[in-house]
Amino acid sequence: MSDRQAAGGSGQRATILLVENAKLFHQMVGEALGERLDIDLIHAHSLAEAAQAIEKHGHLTLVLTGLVLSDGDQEKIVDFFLSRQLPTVIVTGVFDEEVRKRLLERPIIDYVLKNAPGAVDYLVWLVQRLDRNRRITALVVDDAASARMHASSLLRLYGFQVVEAEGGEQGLKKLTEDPTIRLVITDQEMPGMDGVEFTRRLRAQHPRDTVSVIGVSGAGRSTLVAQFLKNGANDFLHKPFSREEFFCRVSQNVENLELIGSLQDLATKDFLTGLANRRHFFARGAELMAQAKAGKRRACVAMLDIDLFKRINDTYGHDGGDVALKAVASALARFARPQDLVARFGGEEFAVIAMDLGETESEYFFEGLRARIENLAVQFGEHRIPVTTSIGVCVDRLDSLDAMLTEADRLLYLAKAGGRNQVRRSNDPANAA
Ligand SMILES: Nc1nc2c(ncn2[C@@H]2O[C@H](COP(=O)(O)OP(=O)(O)OP(=O)(O)O)[C@@H](O)[C@H]2O)c(=O)[nH]1
Repeated sequence: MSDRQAAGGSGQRATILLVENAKLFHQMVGEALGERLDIDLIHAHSLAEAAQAIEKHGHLTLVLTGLVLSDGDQEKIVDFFLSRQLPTVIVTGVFDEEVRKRLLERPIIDYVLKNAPGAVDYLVWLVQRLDRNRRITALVVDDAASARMHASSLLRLYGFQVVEAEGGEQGLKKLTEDPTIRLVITDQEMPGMDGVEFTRRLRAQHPRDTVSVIGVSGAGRSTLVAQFLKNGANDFLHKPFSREEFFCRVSQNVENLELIGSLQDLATKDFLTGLANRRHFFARGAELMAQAKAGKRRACVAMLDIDLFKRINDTYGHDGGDVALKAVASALARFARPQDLVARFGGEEFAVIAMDLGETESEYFFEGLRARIENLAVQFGEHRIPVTTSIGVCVDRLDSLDAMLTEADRLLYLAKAGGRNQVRRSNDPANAA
């Protein structure tokens, strides 16, 4: 990825409205956000201009607004954006504790002092954080409806998807049903199963690298924090908590998870294509083969190689070659089913383990894959790069992963020698060794 990051990576560019009467601030923030984030930044100098911008652009990811505008006082400005349900951050030059406290009682996201050191860095971080939150589901477990709604509405304000549970049993069920849950906020005092017990049982199924848990309690018991942490919670919040503390803790825990995820990605994924790398293929492949050997499942092992890839590089340059590689990798990832394993072995060579396919199904599967790649429209600038692949498939011989790969490689060679853009399978007598 380039240095300029999409505001978070949700795929859609974020659109941010900056409303301020000071030209210098527009320039400073505009440059800082524009340089560091791949966003659309819209400028307005008054509420009237903001209204026009909102009408013109429709969906806005975030509003950053000052509190001194020619056509509205503080209250009117805040009402203007909140009444339109827009996620709003106040960016002001004046530190006034009373105003800050009063405004933070309204559902704004934050109150940021624009001249404070690091203010722009913080805004950049905030824009990215809010955008990433949109892809995260949080579970709130509390038997008290008002406390549950309070935590849920805060989480929604910060962009999270939210599901709720009235107790531990229901919480565990929701976690099993919804694998997108990454964050759990649980109260301690609940009838039946308390928060600590819920956390202990949750951890038996959901390790720390997949779900983060924050315990919450209003009880003053000094041992409770340790109890939560010892039973698998990542953090703890004393009730009543401030909105700022809540957001800081939630963000920190979610970021720790993301960090673990990116470290895991570094170890298991190919940098260029995002597919599994060779090392991960052998680790995960060995597990799949062990299951197949135990008689429970069937496995096909395939080697796939882009045809005349050197010519693609020579014709379109290395960048064009990379675009073709990524297009093939993404077609492979989309074609594979959840039970399959796809990896980039290196260069223009890929390996696939397809599980539980019968003889005829495997023929359709790999022929379908070959056709899908042949029909890809790989666009590189003005050019459309034609791409085909040759595929060797070892069907259901369960000696070992190495032996199946060697056989798939031999069949791949036959496919190349036979004219490329074709599939050769071990269960076709024409391909016998
Ligand atoms: N763009 C790009 N090229 C790569 C990468 N890795 C390897 N290559 C190139 O891939 C080409 C592979 O060419 P060959 O092994 O000769 O095979 P081929 O041209 O695909 O011909 P056949 O396999 O016989 O169809 C070489 O030119 C490598 O430099 C990569 O990550 N990016």
